[in-house]
Amino acid sequence: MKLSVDGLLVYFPYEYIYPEQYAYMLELKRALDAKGHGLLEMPSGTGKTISLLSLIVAYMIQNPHHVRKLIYCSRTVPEIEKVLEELKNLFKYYESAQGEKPNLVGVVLSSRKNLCIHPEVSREREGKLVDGKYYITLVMAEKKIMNKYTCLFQIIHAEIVVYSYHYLLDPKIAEVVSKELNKEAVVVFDEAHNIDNVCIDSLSVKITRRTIDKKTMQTSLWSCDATIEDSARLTAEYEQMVEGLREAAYARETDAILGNPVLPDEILNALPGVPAAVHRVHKDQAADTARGFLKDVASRVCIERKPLRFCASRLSSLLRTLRVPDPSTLAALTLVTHLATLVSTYTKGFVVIIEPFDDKTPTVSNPILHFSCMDSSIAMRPVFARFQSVIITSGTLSPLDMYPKILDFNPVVMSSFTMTLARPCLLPMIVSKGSDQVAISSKYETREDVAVIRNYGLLLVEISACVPDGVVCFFTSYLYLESVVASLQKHKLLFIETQDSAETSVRERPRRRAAVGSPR
Ligand SMILES: Nc1ncnc2c1ncn2[C@@H]1O[C@H](COP(=O)(O)OP(=O)(O)OP(=O)(O)O)[C@@H](O)[C@H]1O
Repeated sequence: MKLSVDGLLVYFPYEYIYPEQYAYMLELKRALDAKGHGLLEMPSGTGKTISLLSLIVAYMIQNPHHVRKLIYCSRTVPEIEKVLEELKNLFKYYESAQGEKPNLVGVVLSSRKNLCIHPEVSREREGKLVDGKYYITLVMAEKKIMNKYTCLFQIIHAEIVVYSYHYLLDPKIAEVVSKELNKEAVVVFDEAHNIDNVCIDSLSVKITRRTIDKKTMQTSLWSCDATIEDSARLTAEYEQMVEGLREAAYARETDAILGNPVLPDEILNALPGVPAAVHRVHKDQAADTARGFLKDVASRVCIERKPLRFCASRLSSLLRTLRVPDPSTLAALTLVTHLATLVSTYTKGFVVIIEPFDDKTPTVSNPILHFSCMDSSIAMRPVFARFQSVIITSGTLSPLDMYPKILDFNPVVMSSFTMTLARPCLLPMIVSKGSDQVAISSKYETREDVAVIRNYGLLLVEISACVPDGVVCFFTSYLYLESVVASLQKHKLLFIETQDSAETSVRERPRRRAAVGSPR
C-alpha cells in the first residue's frame, strides 16, 4: 500500500498498516525533519523494522539532499538477516508499483566468521581465529585484498548500510570501517535495550594471568615470524605514523571523520616519539581509579602516562611495518596495549578492579584485572556528535527517560507506542498467585524466595507440558534467568538467550528451524 505520512509518500509492502506503525512513522519523520535524535519504543512483533525501512527509504528518495544515508545497526546475525529480508521485500514492492527498484545501493555486513567459505577456516569456532586466518588468505591472494577495499569503498558510498552495533560503537572497529561515513545520515540502533552494555563492553578490557604470561607473549612474538628487511622501512613507517596522527588531528578539526573516543584531542596534540611497553602490577583484590593505577605503574616500572597512550596505535603500526602474517597470534599483546591506551586516556568513567581469584577456583591465586568502563555515554558520544539523526528503538526501553541520561543525549522525539489489539494476537493472562496460594511476583525482593521460584517453575512446566508448540519465557535479568533455569524440570528443548550475541545467534538458528519446522 501507499500512504502519506505527514505529507511524505511512503511505499509500504503490506496490505494494511497497524495504527501503531503509522504513529511510529509520524514520530520518526518528526525526528528526521528536525535533524535530531529519537528514542522510540514499540512492542516486539509490531513491525518496527519495516516501519523504519519504509519511512527512511521514502525520505531519502524524496529528500536526497537532506538525508543521504541510512546506517541500520542490529545486534545479532539473524536480526541483520531479518532486516535484509524486509529490505528486499520493500524494494520488490517499489519495483511492482513503479516498474523499477529505487536507485539506492545497499550493503549488508556480517562477520567474517559467518561469511568465510574456506573449508578449513570456516570450521574455527572463534571469530578471532577466523579473522587471523582470513588475514593470511588476504595477504596471500591479491584478489581478496581488492575485495576488502572494495567492501570499505562500498560502505562509504552505499546509501543503505546494515551491520552490527560494533562497527560503530567499538572504537577499534569504527576506526577502520565507519570513520568516513557521511554525516547526513540516519543511524538506527534496533533492539537497543542493551545498547549501554555494548558501549561498556567495547571500552572494557579483562587481563588474566594467561594474557601476560611470559610464555604466551614469547610464543606469540616468535610465532608471528616477522622479518625486517631494512631499517629504512621502519623509519618510513614511523614518519608515516606521525604524519597520520597530524592528519587525524586535522580531519577531526574539520569534522571530516567520526571521532574516536580512544584518540581524544589531547593525544593528537601531544605526538611525542617514545616507544612503550606495558607491565602489570600484581596486587591483592582492589578497586582503583585509572589515575591511581597509572601512579602505581609509574612508581613501579617507571612508565609515564603519555607514552602509554600511544601503545595501541604504535603496536598496530609496527605490525603493519613488520608485515606480520597472522596478527591473531599477538592478540594478548594487542589487548595489553589497548589497556595501556585506555587507562592513560581516561581519568573519569572507568574503574580498575583486580580480583585475586577466579570464581571457579577460589583457593588458587589467579589474579584478574578488569579495566571496566562505567559510563556508556563515552562510546556513544562520537556517534551522536557526528550523525544528523540517531534513532534508538526496541520493544522494551523502559524507563524511557533513563536512556537520554545514561547515553547523554537530547532526543527531539521520545515516544512509547502500545500494540493495538484489533488483529488476532496473544491473549494475556496475569498470574498473581501460585497453585499453593503463595503470591508470586518478579519484584526484586522476592526473587530469591524458593516458594516464588517453585511456583514460577511449576507454572512453566505445566504450561509447557500441555502447549503443543514452543513457549517463550522472558526473565527480568540474565542472573535471574540462570538461577531459575537451573532449578527447572525440562519437558522441552530449551533455547536460552545469553548476553553474548555471537552465542545467541548460533542458538537462534535451531530455534527458528524448530519454530517453523523447516528441515534446513
Ligand atoms: N502491516 C503489517 N502487515 C502484515 N505483516 C506485518 C506488518 N508489519 C510487519 N509485519 C510482519 O510482522 C513480523 C514481525 O515484524 P518485526 O519482526 O519487524 O517486528 P519488530 O517490531 O521488529 O519485532 P522485534 O522487536 O521482535 O524485532 C514480520 O514478519 C513482518 O514482516
